[in-house]
Amino acid sequence: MPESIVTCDNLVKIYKVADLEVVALQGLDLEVAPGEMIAIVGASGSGKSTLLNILSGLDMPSAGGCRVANNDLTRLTSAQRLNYRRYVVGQVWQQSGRNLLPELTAGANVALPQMLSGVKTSERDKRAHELLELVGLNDKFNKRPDQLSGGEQQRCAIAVALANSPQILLADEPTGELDSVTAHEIYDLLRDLNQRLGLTIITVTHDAALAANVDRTIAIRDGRTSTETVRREAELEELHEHMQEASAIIGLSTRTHRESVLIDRAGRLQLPKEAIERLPFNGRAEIRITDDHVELWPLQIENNGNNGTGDQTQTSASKGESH
Ligand SMILES: Nc1ncnc2c1ncn2[C@@H]1O[C@H](COP(=O)(O)OP(=O)(O)OP(=O)(O)O)[C@@H](O)[C@H]1O
Repeated sequence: MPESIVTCDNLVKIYKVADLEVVALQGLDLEVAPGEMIAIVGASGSGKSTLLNILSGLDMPSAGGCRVANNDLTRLTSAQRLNYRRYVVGQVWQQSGRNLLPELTAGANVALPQMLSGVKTSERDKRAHELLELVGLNDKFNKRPDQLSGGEQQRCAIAVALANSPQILLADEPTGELDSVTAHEIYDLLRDLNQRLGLTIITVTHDAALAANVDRTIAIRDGRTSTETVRREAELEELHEHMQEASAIIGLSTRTHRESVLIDRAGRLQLPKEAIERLPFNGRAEIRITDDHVELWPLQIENNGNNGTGDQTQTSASKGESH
């Protein structure tokens, strides 16, 4: 695996509000490979935007490590931080008003970050045309944001974010204000840019359906990474090719749900929701350790009226395995 472009190690962010401390991230670990497209999902308040704000250089972690494209985000000077924000990361927000200046045309919006970087007028106009074409807005160069649809505004925002050729695109709920068809079109565009440009993309979304088309979905819970879904429904035949990989496998009769899960430093593993819903884990499981993998079997407890202390017999044939 290539060296990670993003590494968060035990990342902590504490906001101080008056006398209160809000722990937004509490020991989050994350690795992203160059060229990967990942989605961060999680309930409201779980820390998704906090993570993105740190990765974008807008906010500083309170503790832990955070490196992005060889930049140690805990140690940047303000000049280095400005350069980082200008050239290493591009950012797209949910609200169009945060992405685009309303009085400028689409072309001028895309040219603006280049102007701030000292690019010549002729060059920046040429690049603005190229980028607007790349995002499917070649005929909108002279339109102002209020003359564009919501989806077109987000396409334009993506072009603005790419203006200075960043290595990473960070998108915080980029489709949060769009209908579902347009939202899928924006995710298709992001996927296309990811593949054509080799761009690393980290998006935040509430919508699991949108997250299905990315390489990896990372769920955050209470400021920590809880599960990582590499691929959701894999055919059983495909599964055998991947038996050596470190992943949790939940066997079903014809189809298989395959998901990577994190095991923390204390050895704790959190099972995916699907596993708990589909198999009768009932609070206890049997672990079988073999030479090259670990199996996790539900224990079905026979209740002999001696709840909690009676004989426990495994009667289920349902299985889960961890390799
Ligand atoms: N600037 C801030 N000052 C104080 N507390 C903050 C600040 N920003 C975020 N928080 C708190 O940190 C926690 C995580 O917030 P964050 O916005 O990262 O969550 P989120 O997962 O992005 O939520 P949502 O999906 O609603 O946007 C929340 O409890 C939030 O109230």
